[in-house]
Amino acid sequence: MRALEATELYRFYHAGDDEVVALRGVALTLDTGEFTALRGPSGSGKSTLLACLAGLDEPDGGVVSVLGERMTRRPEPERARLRARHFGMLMQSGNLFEHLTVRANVRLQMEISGHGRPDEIDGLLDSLGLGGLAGVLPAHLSGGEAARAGLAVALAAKPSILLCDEPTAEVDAGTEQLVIDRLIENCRSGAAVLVVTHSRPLAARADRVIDIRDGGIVHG
Ligand SMILES: Nc1ncnc2c1ncn2[C@@H]1O[C@H](COP(=O)(O)OP(=O)(O)OP(=O)(O)O)[C@@H](O)[C@H]1O
Repeated sequence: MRALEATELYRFYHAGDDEVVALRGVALTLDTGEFTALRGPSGSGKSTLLACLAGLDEPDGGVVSVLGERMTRRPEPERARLRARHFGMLMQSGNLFEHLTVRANVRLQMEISGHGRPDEIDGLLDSLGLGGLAGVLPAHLSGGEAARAGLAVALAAKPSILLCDEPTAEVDAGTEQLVIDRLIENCRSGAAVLVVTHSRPLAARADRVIDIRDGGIVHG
């Protein structure tokens, strides 16, 4: 089933007289059960694309549809409703409430979304190699641990569409395999997963690899 469809996405930024074309006519589909990797050099438009797909940013042209409903050119409260109902997101930062422990961050997400049960939290954290860190505040986590804790929060709501920006940066090879296994498990249980990554092991296990350069898809 088609979970997400984006057609002809354009996004321009203006800095003084200069115009940056961050996205130039990107078309992309994500299907339920599909694990897609998105690769591209720094500045190629990956974060901009993720933000437009999730309705966090409004593209200057093109349309994003989520499970048959249009996301683009709708008021922010409606986009927020669609986002809360369908998306889990791991962004490069800002995924955790700093005053809450890892466990409390995950529990809060479960409460907000109405998905998941508190007795599932330990299993979820264990599956991401965070078993011993449930009671820790985000300020005491390493970069890789914070990314996995953010992923646990994203997974807690059992989203239909999971968008992740670099979930395996700063982790060792063993932990990376744990994260990849968890992402694939999430796909097999019915989510569409898009992962921005520079990791070869992750791209090697994706169903599909898409490359973006200068705001345009060059392969995929
Ligand atoms: N708020 C902004 N104002 C102006 N230009 C921006 C803004 N955000 C992004 N850009 C520019 O848009 C282009 C795409 O940026 P984007 O952050 O999407 O790339 P990226 O592939 O995610 O990069 P990275 O891998 O370094 O995070 C870059 O040229 C960037 O400088």
